[in-house]
Amino acid sequence: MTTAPLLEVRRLTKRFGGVTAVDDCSFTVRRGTVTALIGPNGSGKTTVFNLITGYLAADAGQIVFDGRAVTRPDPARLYRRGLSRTFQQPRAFDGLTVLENLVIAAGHGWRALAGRRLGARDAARGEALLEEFALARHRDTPAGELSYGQRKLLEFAALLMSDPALVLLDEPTAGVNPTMIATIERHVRERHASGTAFLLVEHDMNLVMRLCDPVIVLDGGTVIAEGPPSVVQSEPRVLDAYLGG
Ligand SMILES: Nc1ncnc2c1ncn2[C@@H]1O[C@H](COP(=O)(O)OP(=O)(O)OP(=O)(O)O)[C@@H](O)[C@H]1O
Repeated sequence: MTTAPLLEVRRLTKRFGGVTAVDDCSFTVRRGTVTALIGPNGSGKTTVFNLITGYLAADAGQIVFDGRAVTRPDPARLYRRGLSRTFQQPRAFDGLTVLENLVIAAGHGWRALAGRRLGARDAARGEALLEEFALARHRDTPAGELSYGQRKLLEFAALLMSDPALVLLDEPTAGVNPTMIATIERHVRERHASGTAFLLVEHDMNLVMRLCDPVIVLDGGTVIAEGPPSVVQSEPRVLDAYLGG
């Protein structure tokens, strides 16, 4: 297996008017890791996610994914290349059933849906994901009728239709109950065990400390610490950033 990083963020900068949200920010995500991106409110985590996934254009810097520079970041193209993400507020097509959401996510769009021409392979993958995520009994339920936690699971399952190499999870456990947190953690661990890399923005430090290695800490849009959780959490700069020092 190649040792080149799966994702390289090189000297990214993004300004919103007078605010420099991301400031000369560099880090890497290695293959086979569950990497955390943490930092106090407003430190630039979501903006970094939006830059990596092509929802925002950077003012400066470069992103390299899987050995190739991402010259024109575009969410759909990156998805096809194996980079997928979730959102703080889970996104799904509310009027479509749970299975139809997976069909759409497979990348065949409305034509496959309208003509029910889902390939056998995608159909099998969709059914397997419904089982894996305990959504099988909601197969024909409109996504709009799911609970918030179930929507998070559906969003997670849907992005796995593309068989991604790297999954970016934006606050996966925000607003869900402890049982659902454990469920989401289990899915990350299982997918990680089968080779998927993760980059997580997460405010639940207990989860970060037990699930993620390395942990990258942002403050003021730039990386102030990086390393194993036990080391990062005792770094004075990190403590200062969180305590507003
Ligand atoms: N679209 C925007 N327009 C103007 N300013 C923005 C925009 N998006 C983010 N910012 C600013 O950029 C900075 C970084 O915001 P960002 O949301 O990336 O931080 P964050 O670390 O994800 O915060 P949180 O933990 O609260 O979600 C903040 O000062 C924020 O107010």
